[in-house]
Amino acid sequence: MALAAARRLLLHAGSRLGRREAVDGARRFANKRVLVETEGPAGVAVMKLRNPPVNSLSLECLTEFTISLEKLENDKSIRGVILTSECPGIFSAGLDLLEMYGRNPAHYAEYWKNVQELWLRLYTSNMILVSAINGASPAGGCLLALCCDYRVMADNPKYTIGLNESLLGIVAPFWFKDMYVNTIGHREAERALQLGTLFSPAEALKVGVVDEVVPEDQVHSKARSVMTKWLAIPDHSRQLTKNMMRKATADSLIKQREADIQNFTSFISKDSIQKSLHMYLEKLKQKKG
Ligand SMILES: CCCCCCC/C=C/C(=O)SCCNC(=O)CCNC(=O)[C@H](O)C(C)(C)COP(=O)(O)OP(=O)(O)OC[C@H]1O[C@@H](n2cnc3c(N)ncnc32)[C@H](O)[C@@H]1OP(=O)(O)O
Repeated sequence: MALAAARRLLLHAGSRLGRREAVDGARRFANKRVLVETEGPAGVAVMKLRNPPVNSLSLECLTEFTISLEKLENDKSIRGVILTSECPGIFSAGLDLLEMYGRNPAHYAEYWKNVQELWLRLYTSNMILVSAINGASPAGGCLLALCCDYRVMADNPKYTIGLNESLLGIVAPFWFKDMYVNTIGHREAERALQLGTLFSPAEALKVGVVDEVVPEDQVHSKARSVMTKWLAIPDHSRQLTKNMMRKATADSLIKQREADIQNFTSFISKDSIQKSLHMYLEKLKQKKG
């Protein structure tokens, strides 16, 4: 209930902010954790995640992200979105571990519903999505990138990308797995999921997790030039083709959303899983000290 009200408020505030200031032909709207600017080729928005320190996908961040996407989908002048991060060195640390640890089942269910919603909206978007991966991109961060039509990653060996859930003692849901298989093939996905592999940019390129690796200072310009190429394709044929390629994967979640929420809630509530998450969070803390 509270979240629905927040969502309505955000949409309203968003549309006010969204009555955009024109600055040198660029337009922008923002909420706290997501900044959207239109710049570069006509019809393209740049969406920047800004939820420091690591762009973890908290409930609030997911909500704002979904609302921003919804607004862009409804804006007929926007045909493409470049997804990137404003947090230095981090694309996104993935789902917020603190939303999945030490909370109650109702919270887990609400959180998961919002994860599903963002994924469905991103994965089935009619717009062209290009990710400019300018930092670390584990698990849910990788998921965001995998939803895009094209992935450009910065050539910095400190940045890694992949579905590393098994390292946390948790299991990537079937729809994460399906998208991984669609992207890198069954054998590579099977190995990477079991090992929780976090690929360096060069490895990610080799296995096909990303489409291109470029020097860090060229990630955005490359994403723009890729976008220009994709914009040259008629929308209707590209959209129908995208839908044909992705529909089965999206539908398999759509037809069992409620069961997936229940499965997540009971899995994440288990003592053994909570213990694994606790240990992982401790490890992240110790890394600092
Ligand atoms: C049937 C269904 C089963 C369940 C399915 C669940 C699917 C799960 C998907 C996920 O996305 S789980 C999240 C996976 N993410 C990770 O493993 C990333 C963990 N983080 C890191 O590896 C590093 O933080 C980093 C992203 C490489 C950045 O490193 P850096 O050295 O720059 O920062 P840190 O000092 O490590 O972190 C700063 C601060 O942020 C906290 N934090 C990091 N990641 C998360 C996160 N995902 N959620 C919440 N908080 C996170 C970290 O603990 C630090 O906190 P403080 O110590 O400053 O309080």
